Amino acid sequence: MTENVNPRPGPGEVPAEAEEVAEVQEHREEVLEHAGAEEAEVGGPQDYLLLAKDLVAGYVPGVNVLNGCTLTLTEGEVVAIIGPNGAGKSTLIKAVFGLIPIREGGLTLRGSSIAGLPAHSLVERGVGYVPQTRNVFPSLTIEENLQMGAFLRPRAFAERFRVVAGLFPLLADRRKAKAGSLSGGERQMVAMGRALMMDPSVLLLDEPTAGLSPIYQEEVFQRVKEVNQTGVSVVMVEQNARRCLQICDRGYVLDQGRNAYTGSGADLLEDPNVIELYLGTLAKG
Ligand SMILES: Nc1ncnc2c1ncn2[C@@H]1O[C@H](COP(=O)(O)OP(=O)(O)OP(=O)(O)O)[C@@H](O)[C@H]1O
Repeated sequence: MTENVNPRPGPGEVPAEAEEVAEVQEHREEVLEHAGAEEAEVGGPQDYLLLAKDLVAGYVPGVNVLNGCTLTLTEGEVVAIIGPNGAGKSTLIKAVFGLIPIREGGLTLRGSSIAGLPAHSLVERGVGYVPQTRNVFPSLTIEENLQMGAFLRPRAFAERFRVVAGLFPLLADRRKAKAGSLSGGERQMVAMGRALMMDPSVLLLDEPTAGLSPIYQEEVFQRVKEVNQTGVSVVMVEQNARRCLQICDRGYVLDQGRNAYTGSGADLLEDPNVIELYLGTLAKG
């Protein structure tokens, strides 16, 4: 005899899982009521390589997606941004890179304001960004993609190519291959390689493992660590929250455009609230 492990709810009945999801959501709302208390402890712009403080930003006039987010990055760190779908993780990284205007709050790099600067000015100042999608030019070869990454310093191409290919050997081995012919994981290597061509001190990665097989996801995490060991500080938005928290120094849990939790990767992985609200199987939505 078989047992129905997932019985359909009767008329008027709320499915058990929906009830649990609603409970998780209610608990999140309580957490968010107290969110922001830690932000008072954030130091001044001089204390950080990158400081985004109390950012308010959004796409549509009058609608804020970020409702006072704070993020700090110190030299040498890998910082993760995790949280449910629609929490504003990608929006935070786009606001930092000047792709959407900041409505309120401060943004500094090595103590100087970079609020309102366009993306290319940030690249000149040593910030690299890898978007989540459409992050390579598919009709160009790997080499041409990397040349695009070095467009502000074409003379440095050969030297940077050597360094970047040292991190991602695929880029040298297949330099004449069209980026469009590569797998998703390989494209991600091209996209990261391109961002590294300008020798950035800060690398912003938006969901670099999205859509990749587990093996490629692991490879991306390993490469991020290797890139970090060359002296590049990293901020990465990730959907594979557990694995990302394992490799990062610190993490931010965003929810509804606000900081819900902040701590070392190890502490967040052990925090019962973070596990229940953001890492569990019911916590995806
Ligand atoms: N270009 C856009 N125009 C208008 N609204 C947008 C745009 N991009 C994102 N949004 C909205 O902003 C909110 C936050 O989106 P964002 O992409 O930052 O979320 P996220 O935390 O990165 O989640 P996900 O993991 O689903 O990508 C969502 O409600 C989304 O619909």
